Amino acid sequence: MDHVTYVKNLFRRSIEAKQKAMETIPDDVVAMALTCANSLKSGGKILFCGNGGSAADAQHLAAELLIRLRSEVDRAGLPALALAMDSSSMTACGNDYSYTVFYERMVLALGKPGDVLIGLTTSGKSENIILALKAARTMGITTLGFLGGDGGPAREHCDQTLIAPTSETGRVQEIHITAGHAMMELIEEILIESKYIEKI
Ligand SMILES: O=C(CO)[C@@H](O)[C@H](O)[C@H](O)[C@H](O)COP(=O)(O)O
Ligand SMILES: [Zn+2]
Repeated sequence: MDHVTYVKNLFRRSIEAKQKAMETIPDDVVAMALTCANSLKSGGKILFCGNGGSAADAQHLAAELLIRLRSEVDRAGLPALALAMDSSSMTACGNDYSYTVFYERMVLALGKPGDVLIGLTTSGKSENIILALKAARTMGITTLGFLGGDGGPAREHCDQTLIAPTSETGRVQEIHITAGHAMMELIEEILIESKYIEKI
């Protein structure tokens, strides 16, 4: 296959998966945005975790709450934390315990009842994310899963899920970031409407 056709085919699969997602996941995005807005209004915070590209997505979405999302909305920061933020803690945990328990340990140390944990895993199989979701549930933290395929074993550890309708890792991530953008904007809108935050 020539390279240009290869690229066009990737775009086509991305568009087709997003078109399917547009039919299947908006209700889940709205429900998750309400969960996060309610947690923030009650003094909670939003924790994010993922591996590889999903770790980057976790940081991207956390930064949007913590710093700024839309250039036209200037507001105070909202408490949100990507759990892979610190290479010293992560390497110490990998060295002294195991990488698999890193997110679980972060949730146990930093999480509080009423917080929300968002686990992003395209396969739903990543053990470190599953352990973090399980720990969160024992602490009264609401668990949200950004998943793909059939949701994998992570699904049963999530109070709410959104599942990208494809199993192709990159295409799942592309749906996650679009759904994440919609969700972060909606959280902001809900908090503005309820006068919890104001546009500066
Ligand atoms: O970004 C990509 C592929 O697009 C990869 O780095 C990918 O995120 C990594 O293989 C992850 O370890 C996959 O983990 P998960 O999504 O199955 O939990
Ligand atoms: Zn963004």
